[in-house]
Amino acid sequence: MTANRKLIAGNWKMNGLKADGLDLASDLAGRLKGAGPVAFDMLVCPPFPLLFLVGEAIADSPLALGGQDCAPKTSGAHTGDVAPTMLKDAGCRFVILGHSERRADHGESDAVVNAKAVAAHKEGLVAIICVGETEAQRDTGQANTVVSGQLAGSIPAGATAGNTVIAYEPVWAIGTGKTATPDDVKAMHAHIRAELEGKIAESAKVRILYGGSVKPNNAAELMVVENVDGALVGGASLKADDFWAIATACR
Ligand SMILES: O=C[C@H](O)COP(=O)(O)O
Repeated sequence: MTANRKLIAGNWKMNGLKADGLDLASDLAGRLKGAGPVAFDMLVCPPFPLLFLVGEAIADSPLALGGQDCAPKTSGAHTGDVAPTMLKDAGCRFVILGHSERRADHGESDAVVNAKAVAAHKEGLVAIICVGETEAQRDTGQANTVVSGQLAGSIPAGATAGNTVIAYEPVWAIGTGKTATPDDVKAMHAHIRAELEGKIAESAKVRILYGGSVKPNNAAELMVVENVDGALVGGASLKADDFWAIATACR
């Protein structure tokens, strides 16, 4: 199987004010521009208020921009929501959907994630659809079943290898410093790859990211695991040196 080009995505979550965000994004954009050919695509997903500013700051670099969520509609009376059209307008090419923090904090179901992905695809955005089990679900042997259900419910009919990325993020590994072992990651990514067959044409080309306490000291061993096509990074994406070290661990 030909390996897919890696995607190293930084999810800043609810972190960063104007000055920090601009510094971080400009630093990464500068490193990417100066690096010549690299083995990865790099993406940053800042909080909504920073999108336009960061988008302008990185516009002449290969660093891509993404949102952390979007509404399932393109406009209208939906106070507090952000439409995929608006993300596109700010220069986004990607949007993270169904992150476990949104599923937990905002009660987002698979059906909601699916509707958001449909709206994102309509605007030409690449949807990064997040799935992953809790610790209790893993401990009781339900990890594969849970992830299969999330994939079945969250991936919309129009998904293609070009407009959809899957991020496997075991909930127990997010922000905890507890990373899944390369063997666990290998087994779950193989399971996800198998589940994508028949759901998405050219399913081998769908990028499957691993997320959950990815750091400079474990990136190299995780990024060589079969069917791992990149990383969705939280905490370590807030420091340019750490995020760059994770990206350059890709071979
Ligand atoms: O979206 C990113 C993930 O939730 C991982 O976060 P983390 O790298 O801080 O564990």
